[in-house]
Amino acid sequence: MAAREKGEKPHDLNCLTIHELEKHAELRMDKQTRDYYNEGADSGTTLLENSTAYNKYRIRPRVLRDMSLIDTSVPLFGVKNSVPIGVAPTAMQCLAHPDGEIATARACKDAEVAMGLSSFATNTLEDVAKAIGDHPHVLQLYLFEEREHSKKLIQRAKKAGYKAVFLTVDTPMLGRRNMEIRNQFKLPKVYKIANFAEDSDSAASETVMNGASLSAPSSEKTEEKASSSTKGYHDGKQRRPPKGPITFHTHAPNPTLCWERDIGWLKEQCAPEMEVWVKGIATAEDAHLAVHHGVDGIVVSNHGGRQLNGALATIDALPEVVEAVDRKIPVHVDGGIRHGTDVFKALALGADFVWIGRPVLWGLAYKGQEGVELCLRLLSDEFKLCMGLAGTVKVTEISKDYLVKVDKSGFISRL
Ligand SMILES: Cc1cc2nc3c(=O)[nH]c(=O)nc-3n(C[C@H](O)[C@H](O)[C@H](O)COP(=O)(O)O)c2cc1C
Ligand SMILES: CCCCC(=O)C(=O)O
Repeated sequence: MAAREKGEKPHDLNCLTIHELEKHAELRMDKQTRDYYNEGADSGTTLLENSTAYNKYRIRPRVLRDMSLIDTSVPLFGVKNSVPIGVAPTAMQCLAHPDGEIATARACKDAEVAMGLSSFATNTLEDVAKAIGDHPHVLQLYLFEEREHSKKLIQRAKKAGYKAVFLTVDTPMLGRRNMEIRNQFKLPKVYKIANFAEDSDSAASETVMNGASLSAPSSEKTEEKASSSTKGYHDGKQRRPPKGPITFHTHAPNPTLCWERDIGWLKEQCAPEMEVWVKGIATAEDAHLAVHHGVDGIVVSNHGGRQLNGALATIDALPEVVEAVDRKIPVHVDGGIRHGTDVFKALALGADFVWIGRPVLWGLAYKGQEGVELCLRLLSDEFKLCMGLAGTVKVTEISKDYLVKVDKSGFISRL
């Protein structure tokens, strides 16, 4: 596999794995950004286990099947996705690279990979939609207590051609992220939470991450001109921490969200153009409720270990959700996926599709659009290779027959 097939981009010899991508990105991000992107809630148990839990599973490869034509593609929202992998919504991508979500969208279009856009993006949903063109894109939604803001956003997303909203349901309040608190994390004024720029300019308050502990000393709230140090840092050198003032928009996560009142309302707002999915389901009970309330799909997620520390790793929560849903609606999963084999394992355990969060941010920090393309290529190549070596030519062939589980004492069991 050292040589690339004709027409394929050459390897980046400095970066052959997602782990190496993370290392490159670390050198290019300032401390505030690196900590914000990489940390998990509290002591980080769930963050770590999201990745390590994949090691409990081993693959049972089948051989002597013609592997000359492997098709990694899957349908998603009626369109062909080149692999069962999408880019999870992550906030404030301009912190990683000045082009932010636009660079991500272009890379997704190029790779034929779906993109989730965070409500808290630093580019507008319209600009991102233009950059990704016809390829599926979904808007992640925090449903605000002030419904007018959410209504406006939903209308704009419909008009811009978004296929679905992913309502994030694991964030009735923000998880405790201690480095974020210690760094007094703030978005440099040079960037905006673009989808609410109008609303936040008019409302003179700041929303802070992680609660009161972030309220900045009054001297820091003084407006300053954007520092040029936030631009032009893509020269491989570590960027200086951006100076300057910070405004967070005024919408915090919404602790009042509930099944009965909010899902029906959201479905009405989104119909008929956009599907409504829930992102952040981790139990069979909630999976049943999601089906009962008529959502169109589920993302099994613990927000990349950033919300409830001590929650199950998503790959461990996935089987009970898959069983409860019983194929009535699609089940996707995210969290800790860093290898093509992780994608294969998630699919074997019943997921229809996976989403990737931090590795994309690392790609952005490494080389902007090119870095995101590299990230997607590494995972796609690894996934294709895994399919071939495991003896599957179509994604639909991947099943639990291809996995065993290894417990702590080394005991191996079939699934
Ligand atoms: C820096 C960062 C910002 C995030 N922002 C959002 C967000 O705005 N909305 C959301 O629903 N999830 C957000 N997430 C969670 C991701 O959508 C996804 O669930 C998670 O990153 C998957 O785990 P992984 O990073 O291990 O791949 C964020 C994650 C990170 C790391
Ligand atoms: C209010 C949360 C904004 C971004 C987010 O979801 C995250 O940092 O995990």
